[in-house]
Order: sequence, then C-alpha cells, then structure tokens
Amino acid sequence: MLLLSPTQFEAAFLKGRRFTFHGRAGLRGEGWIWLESGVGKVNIAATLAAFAKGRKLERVLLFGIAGMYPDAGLEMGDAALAGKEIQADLGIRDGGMKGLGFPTLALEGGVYHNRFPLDGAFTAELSKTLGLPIKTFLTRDMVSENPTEARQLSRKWEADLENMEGAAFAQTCLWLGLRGAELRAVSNLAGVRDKAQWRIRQAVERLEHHVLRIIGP
Ligand SMILES: O=C(O)c1cccc(C(=O)CC[C@H]2O[C@@H](n3cnc4c(=O)[nH]cnc43)[C@H](O)[C@@H]2O)c1
Repeated sequence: MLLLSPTQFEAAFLKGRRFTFHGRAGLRGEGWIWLESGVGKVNIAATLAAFAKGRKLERVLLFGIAGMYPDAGLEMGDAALAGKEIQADLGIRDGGMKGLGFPTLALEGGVYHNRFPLDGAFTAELSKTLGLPIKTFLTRDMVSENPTEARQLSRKWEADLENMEGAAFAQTCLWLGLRGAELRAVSNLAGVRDKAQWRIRQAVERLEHHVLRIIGP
C-alpha cells in the first residue's frame, strides 16, 4: 500500500527505512511505502503521478489533518474517511465547472465536474474496520480565514471537513485507475486562525492509531 501525507509531522509515528523521492521524505515498511507529498493540490497530484509511473500500486491512502466545518457531527481530534472530495476552486463561483460548461475529468466510468468520489469498496472496508464515519471533504488552495467564510463554503457544497490536497488526490486516483482512500483527523475549526485553539497533537495521535491498524504492527 502507498501512504501519502502532506507533511512529515502528520506521519511522525511511522518507522521504516528512509529514502527520498524528488527531494521529499520517504519510508519503506513491511507491505507499505510512505511519501511526504508537500502541501497543496499540485504537490499531491504530482507526487502520486510520478511515483505511480511504472509501478503497480494496489491501494493508496492519503492521511492528514483537516479543519472542521460547523454541523460536521465530529469533535476536535476525531477522524473520518472521505466518501467524496469537492474541488471548490475550479470553474465559476456559482456553478463550478458545470457552470463553465466543461467536465474536469471524463472517463469511461463517468464524467466529473467538482465532485470526486474515493474508492467505494476500499473506503467502506476502512470504515468498517476502523469504525469511522464517511464524510464529505472539501479542498481549496486558500484556507478559510474566518468562521463566516467557512460556514458559507460548507453550506454551499454541503461539506464537513476542509483540506488542501484531497480533491486533487481523488481526481488523480480516478485518472490513473488507482484505488484511493482518504483519512483525516480534525485539528481545528475551519476559519479559526488562532493556533492556540488548534489540537494538532490530538489529531496526529488519532491518525497514528488508525494508520497503524491499517498497516499492522
Ligand atoms: O494559518 C492558518 O490560518 C492556517 C489555516 C488552516 C491550515 C493551516 C496549515 O498550515 C495547515 C495546512 C495543512 O493541513 C491541512 N489543514 C488543516 N486544517 C485545515 C483547514 O482548516 N483548512 C484547510 N486545510 C487544513 C491541509 O490539508 C494542509 O495540508 C494554516
């Protein structure tokens, strides 16, 4: 299994043999490889596409921290899996890519505008094994900078958690035919910039708990 996280601190609990990939950190373990992708959509898409080239990857898991929107039904530190990812930056403000008149991705299996599903079977299996809810995640280049902005986005797109990589990951998995899932733990309320109110350590401990169950001892 390939594991990806945007930063090293989100995966600080992983122990393996170190390597670098395009200048970024990597670890090899029993049955898994982990790569640091860097923050943002281009970084995750480029890292995944470059690593997948010439390799047969069975499953890919993106994990990391996330901001929570109001009414997500989660607490700080809680983890969730993405059922679908929303690419909130593409197209026109009211109508996204449909409004612009272009699909973002057209495959034999479907046409996608701003919503990208993660692999249903892989996600359902993880949800059952780990006892985690499946939620709607939203990806943006710019983070929400105040609670009003966060509330408006969550209502517009009916989203639960905010991050900066997931939609690009989901789109790349669909495009490359990879079975992808995404696991996030809540480190902050989206739109709250005061780091004293963040719970990063608590979120990373939840990630540790779940990721170690996925890859085994
Ligand atoms: O300084 C800020 O206001 C600020 C707001 C949100 C996130 C950051 C980060 O530096 C973390 C980016 C990193 O973590 C994920 N993440 C975590 N919380 C959020 C969020 O509320 N909105 C978007 N992304 C978030 C993200 O996927 C990045 O990998 C700083």
